[in-house]
Amino acid sequence: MVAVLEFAKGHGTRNDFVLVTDADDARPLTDEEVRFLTDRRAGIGGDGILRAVRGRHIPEWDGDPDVWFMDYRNADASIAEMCGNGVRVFARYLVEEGLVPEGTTEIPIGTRAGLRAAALLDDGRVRVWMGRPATADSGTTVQIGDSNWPATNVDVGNPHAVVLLGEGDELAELDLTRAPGWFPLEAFPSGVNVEFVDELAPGHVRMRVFERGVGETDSCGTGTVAVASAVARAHGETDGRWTVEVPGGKVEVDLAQGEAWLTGPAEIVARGSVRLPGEEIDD
Ligand SMILES: N[C@@H](CCC[C@H](N)C(=O)O)C(=O)O
Repeated sequence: MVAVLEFAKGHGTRNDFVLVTDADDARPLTDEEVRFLTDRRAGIGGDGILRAVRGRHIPEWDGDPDVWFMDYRNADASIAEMCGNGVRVFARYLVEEGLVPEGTTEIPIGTRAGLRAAALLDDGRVRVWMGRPATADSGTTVQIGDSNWPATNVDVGNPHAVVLLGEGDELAELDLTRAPGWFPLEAFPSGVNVEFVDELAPGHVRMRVFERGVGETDSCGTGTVAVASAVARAHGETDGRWTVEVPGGKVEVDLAQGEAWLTGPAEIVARGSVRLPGEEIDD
């Protein structure tokens, strides 16, 4: 029996994660353990958990069995298909833990949204190929209290509803202490991440996000890609670079010919060991 779990703590623009390695999927985490690890008072604290598992052990994965798979869980223990900040931090973790050969700068990573490719840049940031975001023709209505807005539905592997704010809307004033509502409900049967956006200048936006399974976070990487895609669509554009400011910093999103890349910081800030609830201490 494993008595203590070795972990690392990392973040990308203050979207933070507890990271653990379990190459052979020998010690899956229960929902209770995920909630304990992400608890900011009783546990370690994080918006999510990133578990490094070899692809062969993931039933949904039919790609390279040796690939490192990012087994992502939200803080409430729900599974999400993809995490854009997480995948950058995961790449940094694989390098720092020596889980990829020394000198590696291009890392394929398995996710439930498919294969992603992370490149470690000389300036310390990580750039990730984020697939082909899909914006829907008809959007959703998003609601906070008595206010509602039309939203653009964007699939970045995980679901997003993006609200482009207008005159009279104050991004900083929005109450994101509770989940925004949306309708029709059937638009997102498994829940949705909701982004609110201010356009500051062409190619430059600021956003806040309420993440499914977490709450308001300081950043959401897939959310930044969803926002760039929605803003591009609103202007009839397809290709270009968007600087996206989030409460935790800023990232860059590149869109070209239907594909997206996300570039931003990724840091491992701590390592340690933790006793999981109910585990005995070994001598
Ligand atoms: N923070 C992430 C997104 C994490 C998953 C999301 N909460 C969901 O349930 O889809 C990111 O950086 O993309």
